[in-house]
Amino acid sequence: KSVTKPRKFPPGPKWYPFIGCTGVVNSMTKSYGSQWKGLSVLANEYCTEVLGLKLGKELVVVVYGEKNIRQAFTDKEFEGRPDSFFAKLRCLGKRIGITFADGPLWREHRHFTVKQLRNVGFGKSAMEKEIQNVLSNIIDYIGKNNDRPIKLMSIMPLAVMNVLWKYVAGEQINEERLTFLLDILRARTKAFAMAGGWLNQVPWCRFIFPELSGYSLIRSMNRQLSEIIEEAINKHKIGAVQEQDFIYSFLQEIDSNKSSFTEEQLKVICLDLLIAGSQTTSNVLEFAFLVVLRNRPLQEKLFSEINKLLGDDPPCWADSHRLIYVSAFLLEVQRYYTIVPLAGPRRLLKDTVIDGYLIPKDCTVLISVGDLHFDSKIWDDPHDFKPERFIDERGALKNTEHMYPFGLGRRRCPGDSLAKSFVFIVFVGILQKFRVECSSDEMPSPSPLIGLISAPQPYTVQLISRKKCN
Ligand code: HEM
Repeated sequence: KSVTKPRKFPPGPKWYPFIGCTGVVNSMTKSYGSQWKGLSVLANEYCTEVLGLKLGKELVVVVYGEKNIRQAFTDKEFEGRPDSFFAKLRCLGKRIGITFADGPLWREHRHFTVKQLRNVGFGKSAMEKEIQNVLSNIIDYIGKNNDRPIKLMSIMPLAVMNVLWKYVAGEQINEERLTFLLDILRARTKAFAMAGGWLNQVPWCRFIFPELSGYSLIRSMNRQLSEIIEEAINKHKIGAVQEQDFIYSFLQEIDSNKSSFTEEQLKVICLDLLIAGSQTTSNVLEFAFLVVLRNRPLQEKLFSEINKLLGDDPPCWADSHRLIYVSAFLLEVQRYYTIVPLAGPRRLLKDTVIDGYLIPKDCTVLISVGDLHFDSKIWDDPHDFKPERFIDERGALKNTEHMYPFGLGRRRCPGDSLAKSFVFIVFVGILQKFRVECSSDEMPSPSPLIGLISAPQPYTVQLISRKKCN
């Protein structure tokens, strides 16, 4: 029975008892360097825009094509999140928070979080000030260290995390603590990538091989993360932090005895924001600098627009409407290097038809934004890097409606305003002051490393002050 596909289920590889088609998916992932690419090749082999899989016991469909992707992002029945062991482990033991919750808990807390972050200035000019402060710290740091190669990968995530921490916990976190936090988050992502699949499909293996399965390591990192956030919560409780930040607003709801507002929920929401926001945003910036490093004429064209329209003025988000070429360039970076190539996972809340296929309730849905960003029906020469594709004959931005880097619908990324402003202000601010050059004889590789999110391969740059260049 377990190898019989449900009626009208989308095409895909053959299923075997216990493992479903995990073997094929794993071997495609290995051959093509990422699960996203491997699945995309499989979907092509089966000539389908909805790929049907069974991974262990879990039914999974992967959705391709703009019409299907819009349906998956916006229809209410796609709003759930899988109730997996992985989700619980990710949320410190219970399926709470925002990212992995669904139903009334998710609705109430997503609404609360977005509203509170806005109240403390998120998405407004206060946020820009915060980002501009971070930019001036980055410029100072580069100024003092640009006699040697600089690893942007060690600056950018710290800078994003600084801003996020300010919103969540109301204070500047010291650099040592910040580095520690980022190191754990990175190590945890790696541990999940290595053990997450196994632990999800055969969770009981943790009792037999707690070390080998990666379970003990993930648990210990969860404990460390929990302690860092707990410390921030306790500081608020004893009045050591007086800011009206996210933790402050949440603690007030706890005090007014709202039943779903608990300290556990607060901790997991903080974690959700820190995990979802730091690496994604800094990776966009690292890809943007990688592209300009590899293409000097493009870098000079961007600089010339910045220099002509801003001169020495510090950049702000409103400038993105004037700096059209820079904006088109950053859109192209987010198309060409889609940071979340497989969005989701979602869980179907009831039986649903998509592209003529019948998908049963509780099936996991993955949304292939990465393929949509390379769809030749939408983009001319999708494999060429061309910022011009986003500029119309009158010099205004176009084609932005086909871009889905932050998803769409009610589960759309709530951090998009921070991410967009951060990327724009920091990218423009650095290019305005420095020329980005290669720090070794060999140009870094343009090929990304693609896991749950895409990242550039490690590289360093030499940043030459524009004053010295002239
Ligand atoms: C360039 C940077 C970013 C990218 C590319 C990105 C991308 C995404 C995408 C595609 C989703 C939707 C997943 C789905 O449809 O199921 C998402 C959700 C989410 N993002 Fe982001 N994100 C970025 C930055 C941020 C930042 C800065 C924050 C924090 C302030 C954040 C917090 C979240 C959260 C909490 C969710 C879950 C929303 C929910 O399930 O309701 N993200 N992000």
